[in-house]
Amino acid sequence: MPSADPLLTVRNLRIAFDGIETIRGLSFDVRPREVLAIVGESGAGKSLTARALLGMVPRGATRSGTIEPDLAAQRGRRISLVPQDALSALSPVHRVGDQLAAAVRSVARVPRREARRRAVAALDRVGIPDAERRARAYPHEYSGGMRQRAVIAMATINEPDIVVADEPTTALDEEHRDQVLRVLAERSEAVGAALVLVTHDMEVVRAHADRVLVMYAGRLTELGPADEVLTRPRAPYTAGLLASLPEHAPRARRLPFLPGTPPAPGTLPPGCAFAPRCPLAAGPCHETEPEPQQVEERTLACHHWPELPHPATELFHE
Ligand SMILES: Nc1ncnc2c1ncn2[C@@H]1O[C@H](COP(=O)(O)OP(=O)(O)OP(=O)(O)O)[C@@H](O)[C@H]1O
Repeated sequence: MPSADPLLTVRNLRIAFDGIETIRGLSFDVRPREVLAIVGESGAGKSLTARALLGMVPRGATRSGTIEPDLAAQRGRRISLVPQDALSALSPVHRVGDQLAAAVRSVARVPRREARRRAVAALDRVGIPDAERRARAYPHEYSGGMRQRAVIAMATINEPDIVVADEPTTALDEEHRDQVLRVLAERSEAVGAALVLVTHDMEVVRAHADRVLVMYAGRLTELGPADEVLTRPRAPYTAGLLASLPEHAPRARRLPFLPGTPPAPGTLPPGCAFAPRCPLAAGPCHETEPEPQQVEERTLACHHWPELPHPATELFHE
């Protein structure tokens, strides 16, 4: 994995609604050509963070901190989005090929015919059969999987530096999820883009990520190389997420879990937000929120990380 200068640096990002912070001081980098997965349970702030990279902050929200460089003005050119729902990324009233060709012509002075040729080639590369004909169809004439492939074609056609994918396969059935994720990873790599992949699925992290950012209640819990984080988590919350993977589950309990639920914004406990669910929580965990610290290649926020047993997933299989 290359470790050149970051493409993007996020420092002390905070996003609040009505004065209640949901992203609470988040810092990380996106490196060239890497696949950075952002994981965490529902409500952790994954989507808000990912969309903030594109300058897309919901109306009514206030944002502080820095994201540099600011690529918002170059959306579609240097940074692009693959959202959960392909229909929201495609216009229902224009043919798919025309939309792709328009995207090409928005950044490059090429004749219509050439833009059209590139559009068909892009559809072909994401595995749309009979791309020439399908380019003339409307989004509603595509299946869900094909639509998501078309969105991937759109997000990569101008060879951006960063593709942000926000739970890109949630709307698809299981059969198509892996295929679409593979196409997304393959196309991002082919155009030399970093891929920021929002998911709640550790299996997806394992299959695709170079690095993983684990979020909890709007903060960084753990960030590091995916293979290391998955095989030797250092934060209890990461271990809890991993304990939910089938191979870590004890035989008797096929559906292992992380007990409890994350706190809602505005209802955080004092101290570490994960403390009420954490088997290691004691003393300072109930008083002060741990700050992210660097431990070798890992960044992690936990008062008790040195005490984490190995394998840590056992903590959650009592
Ligand atoms: N438009 C909004 N108005 C008010 N609160 C919001 C808005 N969007 C997000 N939030 C709050 O911010 C928190 C984080 O939301 P976000 O969508 O980033 O979570 P997530 O980790 O992506 O979860 P999920 O996996 O469910 O999509 C949520 O708890 C939600 O309450």
